[in-house]
Amino acid sequence: MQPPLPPLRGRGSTEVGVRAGPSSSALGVVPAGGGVSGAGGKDGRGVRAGLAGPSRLAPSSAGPSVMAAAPPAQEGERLVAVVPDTAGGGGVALVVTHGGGGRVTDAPTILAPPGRSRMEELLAADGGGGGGSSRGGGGGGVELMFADDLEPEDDEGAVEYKWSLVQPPPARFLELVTQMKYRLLEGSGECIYEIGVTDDGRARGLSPDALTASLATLSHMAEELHAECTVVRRARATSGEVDAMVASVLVRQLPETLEDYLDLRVAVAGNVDSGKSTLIGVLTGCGALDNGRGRARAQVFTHKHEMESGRTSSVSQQIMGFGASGAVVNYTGVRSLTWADVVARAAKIVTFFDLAGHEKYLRTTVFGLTAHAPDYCMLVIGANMGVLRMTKEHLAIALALKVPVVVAITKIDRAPAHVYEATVTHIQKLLKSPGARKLPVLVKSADELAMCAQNIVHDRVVPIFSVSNVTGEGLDLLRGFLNLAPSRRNWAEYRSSPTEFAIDETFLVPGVGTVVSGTCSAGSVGVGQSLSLGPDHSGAYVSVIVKSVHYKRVPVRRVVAGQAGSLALKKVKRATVRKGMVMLDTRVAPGAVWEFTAEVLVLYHGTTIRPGYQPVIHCAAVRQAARVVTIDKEVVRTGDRALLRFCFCYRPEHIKADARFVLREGKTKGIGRVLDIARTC
Ligand SMILES: Nc1nc2c(ncn2[C@@H]2O[C@H](COP(=O)(O)OP(=O)(O)OP(=O)(O)O)[C@@H](O)[C@H]2O)c(=O)[nH]1
Repeated sequence: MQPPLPPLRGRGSTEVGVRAGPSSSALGVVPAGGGVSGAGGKDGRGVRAGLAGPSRLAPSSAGPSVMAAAPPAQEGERLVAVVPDTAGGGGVALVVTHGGGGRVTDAPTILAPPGRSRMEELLAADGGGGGGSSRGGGGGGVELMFADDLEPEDDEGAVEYKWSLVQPPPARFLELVTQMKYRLLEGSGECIYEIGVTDDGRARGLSPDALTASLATLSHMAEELHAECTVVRRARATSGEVDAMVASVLVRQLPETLEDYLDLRVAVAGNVDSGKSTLIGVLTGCGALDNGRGRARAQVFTHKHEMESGRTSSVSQQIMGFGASGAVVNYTGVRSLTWADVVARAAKIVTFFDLAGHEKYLRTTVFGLTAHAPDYCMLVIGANMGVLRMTKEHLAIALALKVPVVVAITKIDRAPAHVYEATVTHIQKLLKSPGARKLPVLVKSADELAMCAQNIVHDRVVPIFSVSNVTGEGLDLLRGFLNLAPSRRNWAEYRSSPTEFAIDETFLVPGVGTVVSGTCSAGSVGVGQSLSLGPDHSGAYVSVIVKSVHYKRVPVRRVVAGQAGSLALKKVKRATVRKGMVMLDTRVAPGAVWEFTAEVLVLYHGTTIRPGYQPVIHCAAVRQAARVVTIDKEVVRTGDRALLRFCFCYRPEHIKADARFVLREGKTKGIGRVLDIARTC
């Protein structure tokens, strides 16, 4: 069997938030005896299966090309054999699942030829057959051959390679702690350590004893920084000794104050009735599943008419907390926790924005995608409904705004196999189409989800999860992904900048007065702080004082860059505040823009766009009609790219050069980037 790893910080299991099926390669666990490592191969290393596929994988250099002898199989073990591909010249791997006693239960699966990149292998395994017949996580479906080595280590970012950490001397230990502190800062409180991997990315591996000792050191380093370690993947090393192992470890800092919370924002979009509210209800509830007739979504709705019609019309928020070890803190089994309870128990918080699926609320949905600065857009598709017009609309907007997309195919309990497969094929085709140019990965194992979580921010990868809110199938993989997925921005960099807080909602709270909610995009906002609020209709800003601050409905001293919060303002009338206004550091000279020039790509327009045309501009929390003043071409049609100069119709706004926006008017849609802010006041 695989050499045992020590539980870190008193945890027995190292498999975080993920339960895979018995025959799945969860966390790279292919029984040593069942695999063929060491069974041959010209470099004496044989063939691997279910090995670590960590971040930024380099193409595999080891191209096994010999027949591997499979040892006797036990129930559930997988055997891997590599045979020469006489037609293609490269090797192909055959994977079979053994039912014990020499009985093969799965048909052999042909894997990607060696020498291809990890991503190409995934595509090869996922493509073609509509994603295979295995749904959700587990189930003995397509098995993948993993690339072994990584790209060389990056000095920046939240991933560190360490070949060995066996008993470092005290001075070295202190250096290692400092380095971990840097990596944690880069990852907003989270980082990944690849143990057994050298700086050049070679998965050299360590003996089981050395790995145990290295993990113990890592755990001590984390302790110094009030962080916890969790092994998210273990695998056999491919470039080192026969028994050598590598491990990927998630290091997560335990928040000491509310300012330290890692806040991940996920906007949930998709067609009406695809199961968005239900999925959020199931993920953030007390652990109960849906009944298929709307039970779980009830807790997500905010308005009475939503309860009655079952249709989301406003953007509501729900939170899910992960403990330091990756367990979901919401799941008490008996009652739903208050936000304050979730915040108190969690080390990482995921905020879901439930967007409306119906076309008549598209305005609100676009606002949700632009104003809340989501880290990810979760596109929900009903397996039985397929990819519909609104699915494509929402996908196009997310792609235009450069928000990484995660697909969740729901209702797999309800869809016949061929309908589910048609849905998977359709979304894969759409994602690979020239307009999107993404790499869809149908996630079926913990290894794939870890690889997707580590690559999603910088890569073109789009993970696809298949889930049922009624049976719970596939939900563990989705939770595992959310646990590992990093924040899209390194907010630490913005925390020392002058304060900027964008308002996306205003309220009048009895006994409190005017309250504004929004996102702090730079600096911090604290109780008693004086800020400039504006711009108003004339472009002016007024000085306001913050009376109190709430973060996730919990009173706090301040919110910092990267956090959403609600601020009660002293002596401000609600009528004078609107969505799209900002609150800025009083030392900054605030500006307001009437006219701007932008590069626009027209996604759809019935006829031609000419000067005088007035679409609505959605730019962060700004939403206002703007008139086209000039165009650098005579006419602009669907698919055209042009430089347009806009003038806001009613008031100047706070927008910045380089900001991305969506342009809408009826069925007309376009995307743009502000190049130059022209007339300011
Ligand atoms: N069988 C089954 N039913 C589901 C599943 N997910 C959601 N449903 C049901 O599908 C219906 C629609 O779900 P909602 O969550 O309201 O869909 P929505 O996408 O939020 O719809 P809008 O808010 O109108 O955009 C409800 O009756 C749910 O109970 C699932 O995985 N399996």
